[in-house]
Amino acid sequence: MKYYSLNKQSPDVDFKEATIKGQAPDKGLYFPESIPVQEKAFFENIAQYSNEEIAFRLIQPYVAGTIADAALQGIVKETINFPIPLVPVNDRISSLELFHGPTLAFKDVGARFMSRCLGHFAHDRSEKVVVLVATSGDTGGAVAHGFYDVPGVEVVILYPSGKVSSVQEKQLTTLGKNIHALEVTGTFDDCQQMVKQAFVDEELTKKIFLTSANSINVARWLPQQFYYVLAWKQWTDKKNPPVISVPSGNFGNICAGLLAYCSGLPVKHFIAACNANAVVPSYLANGDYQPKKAIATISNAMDVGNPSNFVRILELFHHKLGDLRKVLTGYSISDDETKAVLKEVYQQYKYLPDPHGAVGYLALQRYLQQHADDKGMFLETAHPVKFYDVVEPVIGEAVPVPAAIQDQLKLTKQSTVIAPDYNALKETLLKKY
Ligand SMILES: Cc1ncc(COP(=O)(O)O)c(C=O)c1O
Ligand SMILES: N[C@@H](CCOP(=O)(O)O)C(=O)O
Repeated sequence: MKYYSLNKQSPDVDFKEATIKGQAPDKGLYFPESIPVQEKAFFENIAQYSNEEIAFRLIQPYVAGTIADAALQGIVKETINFPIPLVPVNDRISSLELFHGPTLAFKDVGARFMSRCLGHFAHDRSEKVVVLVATSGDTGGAVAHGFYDVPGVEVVILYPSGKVSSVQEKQLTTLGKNIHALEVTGTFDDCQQMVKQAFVDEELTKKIFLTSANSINVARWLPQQFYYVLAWKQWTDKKNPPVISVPSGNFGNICAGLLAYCSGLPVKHFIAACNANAVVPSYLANGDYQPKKAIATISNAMDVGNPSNFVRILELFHHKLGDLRKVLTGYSISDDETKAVLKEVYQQYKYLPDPHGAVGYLALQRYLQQHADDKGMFLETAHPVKFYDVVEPVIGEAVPVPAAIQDQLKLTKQSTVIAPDYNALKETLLKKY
């Protein structure tokens, strides 16, 4: 499979090159030259395949020729070695729980896959690789965990100061060794912009071998398809495919779901569930695409004003808004609505969503109110404990802390504060590497 740059000014590359580069030299995102379509029988008989077989079959065409099948099977197996259950909340809504990985968020799937692919490719290179990543909360922790203590890899995480939850901050700032946190006195969009600029800075890239671990990197983005198909495996009413509501910020997750749909996955409709950062819901409603400065909300990991991956969604639908609207509807949910629905779901159904999942739940509920015959699922993208500072006052109870992170919460934060200015990042990187 070849990948082209969406800016169309750089040569095509294979999966290995796209993973190593992260972003094309013309600043474009890489995109597969064709979308593999799976046989109808694969989806019809999905129950007969193991999770590893499903994931391998989905990813193999994207990787073919750069990682041998046996090695890829090993990577896939290690990537999804935790449960991804579909849990009924009420008679029309289920929750696809994506928080059973080591850092309690859906990012673990992509980060584990990417770190193993990069490890595989690194065998051929002697240079140290610096993985640069911008985070609004969860990517940073998952990437830190995925690359911790990996020889030859240094990780530099940029996060917006004061705008991630206390648990997320611990996950990205306490590991030490090869993991370094830069606390940017700006927004996630500032962090993302600084990272993207670094990749096209020739002076810097001549001195330091840089790559990205955000979903701009195909090796982080593509495996996010896995759990949509694993959800279908668990969906009981195969005659009536689900509406899938995806809490969305940078739009990598929902874009992976739409990619699986284009490969034949049965889905009735997708919902882009956003908080007050409503660039995409506004575009879907009125056709006017206006990136904005991010607004801080209680579902902080979705505080993105200029979502990187939306351009991939447009490409998937050949830039035809009419076609996209047939498949995708957007909703913007306020913080007050998020708190109210979180409390309601907990009290009524004894199910505790996190604030991002709550946005997904309410957006789905709104859609289902207009579509009486449909049922659906929301992606529960993180464990509620990651946002206990928001959740506990809403439900008036403590959220138990899973054993997996109890020790990490006792560690001391280590970060370097920098201005939201590209030169500050460049100077820091040149001094360090
Ligand atoms: C908990 C949670 N929900 C939703 C999102 C939004 O996902 P995406 O940026 O892929 O749209 C994020 C950020 O990645 C997140 O951490
Ligand atoms: N919400 C994300 C933002 C970065 O998204 P990515 O999928 O492009 O890495 C986060 O939690 O950091």
